[in-house]
Amino acid sequence: MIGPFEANGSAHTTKKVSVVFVLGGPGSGKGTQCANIVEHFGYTHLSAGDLLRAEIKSGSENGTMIQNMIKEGKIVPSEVTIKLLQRAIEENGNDKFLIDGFPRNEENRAAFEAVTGIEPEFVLFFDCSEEEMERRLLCRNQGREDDNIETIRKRFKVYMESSLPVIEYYNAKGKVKKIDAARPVGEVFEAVKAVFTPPSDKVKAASWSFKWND
Ligand SMILES: Nc1ncnc2c1ncn2[C@@H]1O[C@H](COP(=O)(O)OP(=O)(O)OP(=O)(O)O)[C@@H](O)[C@H]1O
Ligand SMILES: Nc1ccn([C@@H]2O[C@H](COP(=O)(O)O)[C@@H](O)[C@H]2O)c(=O)n1
Repeated sequence: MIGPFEANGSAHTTKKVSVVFVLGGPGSGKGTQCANIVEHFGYTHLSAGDLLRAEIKSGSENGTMIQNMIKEGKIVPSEVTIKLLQRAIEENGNDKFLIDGFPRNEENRAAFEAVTGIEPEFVLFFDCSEEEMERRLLCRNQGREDDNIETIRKRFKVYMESSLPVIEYYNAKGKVKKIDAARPVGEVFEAVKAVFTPPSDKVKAASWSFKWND
């Protein structure tokens, strides 16, 4: 468990939470795999992108600014995104969170750590070629304003220049679990499961299969 977590900038320590950051390029399959992890391992999925899109729809005063940033593939100022993440964590009864698509740059990373005091348990990194990610995004068909070739290319540039250094930062701390995300969804999830399954359960599973084959 990690903490303390200061809820809203005031001096009230609230809940202790365990956080996994889920990172990878646009279209690498973060959201798809998070849905599987939620189902199998009881985490709550918080997608920074989804929270920002919900903020636009809510008619918030930041809505227009966020919409323009997303259309350009740019990264929204950390204070906005962190407030949304904090609120979502606070309002949720769970104590285990997958934070998907965050931190996206050094500013996101440093501000989140300073404001919340939260260090991730580990970082799940979906590694996929740009070619494959582009193919997936162009087929996604969810009506996202940023799933057009012009914005996709901008998002890739931001990913290479601003997000990869954050992954490298955590890698240097030994916190990155890298997954080959270019394979079919089921195969990727097998690799993800191995990361989330406690070592003791892996031993049990191996001995069951041994007995079964006996
Ligand atoms: N392993 C896979 N093989 C083929 N298609 C996939 C795979 N994983 C996800 N997809 C498809 O690729 C598209 C992008 O996946 P997803 O939304 O999970 O990516 P993401 O990393 O969350 O993207 P973004 O960062 O843009 O939100 C979706 O249409 C999804 O169904
Ligand atoms: N930490 C973040 C996360 C996302 N954004 C903006 O939202 C866009 C879509 O994000 P997805 O993870 O859903 O692909 C992204 O391109 C950014 O414009 C952000 O600013 N900060």
